[in-house]
Amino acid sequence: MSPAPVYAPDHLTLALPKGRILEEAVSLLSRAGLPLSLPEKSRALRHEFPGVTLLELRNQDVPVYVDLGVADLGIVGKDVLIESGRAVFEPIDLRFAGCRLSLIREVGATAPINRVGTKYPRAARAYLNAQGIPAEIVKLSGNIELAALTGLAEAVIDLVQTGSTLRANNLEEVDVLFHSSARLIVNRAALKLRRERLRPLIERLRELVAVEQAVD
Ligand SMILES: Nc1ncnc2c1ncn2[C@@H]1O[C@H](COP(=O)(O)OP(=O)(O)OP(=O)(O)O)[C@@H](O)[C@H]1O
Ligand SMILES: O=P(O)(O)OC[C@H]1O[C@H](OP(=O)(O)OP(=O)(O)O)[C@H](O)[C@@H]1O
Repeated sequence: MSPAPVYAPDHLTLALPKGRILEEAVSLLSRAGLPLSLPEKSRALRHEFPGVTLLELRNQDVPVYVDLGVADLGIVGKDVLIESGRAVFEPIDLRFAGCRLSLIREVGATAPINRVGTKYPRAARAYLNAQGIPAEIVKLSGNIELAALTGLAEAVIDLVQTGSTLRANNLEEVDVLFHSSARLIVNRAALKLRRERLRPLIERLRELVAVEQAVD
C-alpha cells in the first residue's frame, strides 16, 4: 500500500510568521489540540507534525498563502491583514500581540507633512486621504521611526505598544489609525473541504480565548 498523501482531507497546512507572533501562536494552537511544538532553530522552513504541516513565513506572506489556499489557516496581526487587502475568513480575535498603528512625529513638530515614512503604505494612503493630507508616502522596511528623526519624512506611521520607542527617541503619537491584535485566518474553501478538522479547532480556540480573557 502506498503511504497516505500529505495533503489528505484531514491534513492541515498552517501558516505562521516567524518573529514575535510565532511562540504564542504555537502555544495557543497546541492548547487547542494541534500536535505542534516550536520548531528548532534551523534553516528548515517547513515542519511536519502528525496531521499538520507548519510553514514558517514572513508576516506579510501569511495572508497570501491562506488566501491562495496553499495554507488552510494561519495567524497574523490585524495590521498586516488590513495592509494585505486579502479577503480571508477571520473568525477569531486571538487577543495577543496587541498594538496600534499610529501617526508619529517629533515632539512639538508643526511643519506641514510632505512625506510620511511607513511599512504600511496602503493603510497610510487611506488615512492621509481621509485627513486631506496630500503627502508622499515613502515605503520603508524597519526602524521606521528613524525617518522622522533624520528628516527623511515629517511624520511616520508605525506600530506603538508600550510607547518606549517613542520616549527613547523624542517622538509623540499624534493620532491612532487603528488597534491591532493577532487574528486567526482561514481559507474559505478549506473551511468546507476540511471542516471536520477546522470547525472543532475554531471552536476550541474560541473557548480558549474566552476563558483566558475572563482570567485577565
Ligand atoms: N511592539 C509590539 N508589541 C506588540 N505587538 C507588536 C509589536 N510590534 C509588532 N507587533 C505585532 O506583531 C506582529 C509581528 O511583529 P514582528 O516584530 O514579528 O514583525 P516584523 O519583524 O516587523 O515583520 P517583518 O520583518 O516580517 O515585516 C506585527 O504585525 C504586529 O501585529
Ligand atoms: O511601543 P513599543 O513597545 O516601543 O513598540 C513599538 C515598536 O515595536 C515595533 O518594532 P520592532 O521591535 O518589531 O522592530 P522593527 O521596527 O524592526 O519592526 C514597532 O515597529 C515599534 O518600533
